[in-house]
Amino acid sequence: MTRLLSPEELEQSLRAIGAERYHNRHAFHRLMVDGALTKGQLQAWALNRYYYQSRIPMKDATILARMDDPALRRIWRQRIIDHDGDAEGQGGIEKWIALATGLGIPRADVTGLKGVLPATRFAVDAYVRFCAERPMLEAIASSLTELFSPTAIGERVKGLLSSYDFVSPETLSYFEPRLTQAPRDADFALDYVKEHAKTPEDQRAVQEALVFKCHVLWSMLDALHFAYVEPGLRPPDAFVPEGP
Ligand SMILES: O=C(O)c1cc(C(=O)O)c2c(n1)C(=O)C(=O)c1cc(C(=O)O)[nH]c1-2
Repeated sequence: MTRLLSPEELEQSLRAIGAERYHNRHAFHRLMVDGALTKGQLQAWALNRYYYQSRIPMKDATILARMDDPALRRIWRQRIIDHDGDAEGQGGIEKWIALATGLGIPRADVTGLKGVLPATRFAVDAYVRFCAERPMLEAIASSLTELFSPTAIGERVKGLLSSYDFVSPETLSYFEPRLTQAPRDADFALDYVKEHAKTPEDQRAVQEALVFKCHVLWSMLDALHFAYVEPGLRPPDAFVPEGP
């Protein structure tokens, strides 16, 4: 029998999970920040990551649909607004499209999900399903990877701007607002799980939800690495980069 952790111990255990498993430790991320990827590999990343972006508001809507407290819904709905905007041309999804088109992929190919890897879809769809099917505590806990995203985003933006002459600050404008949105969202989710995980079993479930989500993000980079770095085995229908 594991004992009940204090809220601070629970937080420490969650931070330790991310320190070991977050996707900024993946080889593909390291190659990106070290300036070692080709333009085609960056395009593949942007295109595949668009699938994640496009599904995030859908997963947040499944969580919202199960919240019976209006105060909680008011907080959670902000996540959907951040991604969708309040009007056409606004919001994070539009900014991600700008990132992908800024790297040279036609808009219709991005929004049409042309050439997204099957494994990207499987990983992202598993995340959406997890949030729809598991208890709300676990669904909220699975968003806690955002505790670690500012570090990854900081490294990524710095690396992309310093090492790739075809990447401009405007192309990367998606990331600026995330540096305030992610900590706001993660702090809320962290307080929520610290307050609502009241038994050792709940706490274990929260930890496992975070491990699961780290695996989702890791699998997405595994898929990119396998198809576009080494061994470079692209599945049928996958995006084909131009040039070397
Ligand atoms: O760039 C990143 O490394 C990164 C990571 C994550 C994350 O840790 O899940 C998110 C995002 N970005 C992001 O932009 C985003 O909107 C987002 C939403 C969520 C979520 O689980 O609800 N994670 C993330």
